[in-house]
Amino acid sequence: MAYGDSHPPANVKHNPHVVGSRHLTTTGGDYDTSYPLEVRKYIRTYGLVPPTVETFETQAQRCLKILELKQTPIEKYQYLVHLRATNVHLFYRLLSQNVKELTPLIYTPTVGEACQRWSELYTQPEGMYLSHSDKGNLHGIVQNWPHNVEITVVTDGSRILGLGDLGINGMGIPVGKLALYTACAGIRPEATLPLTVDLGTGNKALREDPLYMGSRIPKVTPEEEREFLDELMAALTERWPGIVIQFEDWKNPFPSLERYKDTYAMFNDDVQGTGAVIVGGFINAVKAAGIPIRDHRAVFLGAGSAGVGVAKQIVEFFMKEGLTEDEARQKFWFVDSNGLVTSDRGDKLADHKVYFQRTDNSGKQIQSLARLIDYVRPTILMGLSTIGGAFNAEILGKMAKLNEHPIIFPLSNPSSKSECTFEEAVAGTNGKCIFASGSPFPSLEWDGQSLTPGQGNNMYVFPGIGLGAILCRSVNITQDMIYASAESLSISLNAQERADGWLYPDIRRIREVSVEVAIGVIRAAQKNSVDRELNLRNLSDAELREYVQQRMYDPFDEGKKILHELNEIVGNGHANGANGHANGMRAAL
Ligand SMILES: NC(=O)C1=CN([C@@H]2O[C@H](COP(=O)(O)OP(=O)(O)OC[C@H]3O[C@@H](n4cnc5c(N)ncnc54)[C@H](OP(=O)(O)O)[C@@H]3O)[C@@H](O)[C@H]2O)C=CC1
Ligand SMILES: CC(=O)C(=O)O
Ligand SMILES: [Mg+2]
Repeated sequence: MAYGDSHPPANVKHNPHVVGSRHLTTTGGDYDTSYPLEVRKYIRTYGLVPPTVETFETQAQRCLKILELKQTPIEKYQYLVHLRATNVHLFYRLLSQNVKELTPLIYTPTVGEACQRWSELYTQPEGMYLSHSDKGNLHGIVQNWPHNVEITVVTDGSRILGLGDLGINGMGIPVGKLALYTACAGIRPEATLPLTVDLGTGNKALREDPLYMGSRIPKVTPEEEREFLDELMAALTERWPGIVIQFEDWKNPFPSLERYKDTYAMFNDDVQGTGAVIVGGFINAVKAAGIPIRDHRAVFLGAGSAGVGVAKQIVEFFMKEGLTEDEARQKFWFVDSNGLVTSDRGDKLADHKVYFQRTDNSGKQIQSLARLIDYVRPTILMGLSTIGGAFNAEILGKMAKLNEHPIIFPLSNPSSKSECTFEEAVAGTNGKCIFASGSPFPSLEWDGQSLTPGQGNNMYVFPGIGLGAILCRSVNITQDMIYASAESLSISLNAQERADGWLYPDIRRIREVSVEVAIGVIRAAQKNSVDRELNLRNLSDAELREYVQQRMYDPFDEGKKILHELNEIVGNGHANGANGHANGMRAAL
């Protein structure tokens, strides 16, 4: 059976509006109430929308009012999904103007609930679903996607945030991450492909849920997964040769990362993006803590892909600061669901944990986090465990007793899985902690001071990593490119943010930050000779910055561009063009 073999497939009609002899490049938003009347006449929406031509400010006022009327975060999420589907540019205008307020609704924490309830709430397709039973036909099926893709985020849904295996209901994550690619790094919306591979699920309740829309089979074997992914990676790059591929929320991300990182422009966001974002904030945190690098000790609750990814990048940072690799590695103590990760624990450690196993515990098996803190006397406490509330008052009190400024990073998502809240961390350390969390928490007053939490979330780096890789047409995404994203992030604080002791820039500046991250990533790609856009090598940093900025999608310009294009057509007298739309419409008026 043929699944599709043309570009684009013959049965998919794009940009259906033909004015005179010209095609308009609209991508959703044909019923935009900001379109002038002339435009509406030419695209034949005149009379189909209320008569007033509105400014963005008026449109935004209405959208925000509607959001206010919605009672729950998930209802707000649903409204925003609807808005994106019906007027994509208005959605991104609204998002870019209200990034702090709206990101928690389209990303963590709300996207977690959306994924948990995906089967129940599903209304429309928003990406591609490829099943294990499609193996052998993936090359044909990817032809069905109607746009030119520059970047995809692919999940198998097996570890969605800290919520476990959600099968294909994890689609909310690629959709949410790619919305951030557009909002934060200016990747055109139609150049993004949310992709969920349906390789079965270990979640029995889902397999038995009558509303579940994925295959009702247990998770395929690692060998079957590898064969499927080999075919998928080839199919994606054959259809879109420059595509950047981000793996997201896989329970075991290491085999695919090892297998594809040197062959494709791919990276794993949870291992590498998280590592980079935490190093970016950590560089600022260790400065604020005022303790020499050599004297830091870190306890990690959680030794999964994110925990190990973060620690490995911190090892790299410590080595750049003068420690040997062994000295750097010795600064970490990991706790997983079986206690302290040691070489003599009696269970077979997963491969990714072996690098950090302790061998100096003299046979002691420390099970509780509180006892481990007494034993290690850490300066740093990181949470990537999915255990909400694990940093309780006792733990936080111990950290405050041991340190003038303990570094406390509860990084698990969504908020319900955060190892502690900002309020708990501040109260538990008497306002002394240096804090960042994976999901956002509100600012608070403490001792007459306003305190703002850092958000240590990979959203500060992955958009810039992808943007940089796309623009320099990188063959691979190297470790140097990932590390460069961390360094660029750490230096992108402005003077006020530094003075206020922030670890991460204000999220409202995320587009500026993504530009700086992209520049760092491009320069690292050039050093590693994996770039293919060789002209960029000759640009100064200022020229490169301008180059990057000019290539970013701006939803405000987009609106103007469409209007300009339409007005040009009108002005050029295409009104009486070959297909006679204008005459027909005028006649109708
Ligand atoms: N802030 C950010 O940007 C990011 C945050 N995250 C968050 O980090 C969390 C972990 O992600 P990831 O590493 O990929 O997930 P994994 O499932 O790979 O790892 C979870 C780890 O937590 C351990 N764990 C589970 N229960 C306990 C317990 N009771 N006590 C101690 N350790 C426990 C697991 O132990 P065991 O190995 O024994 O099973 C495992 O090592 C998620 O909540 C995710 O949302 C992830 C990426 C980015
Ligand atoms: C933020 C993210 O990637 C996660 O929690 O998995
Ligand atoms: Mg993730």
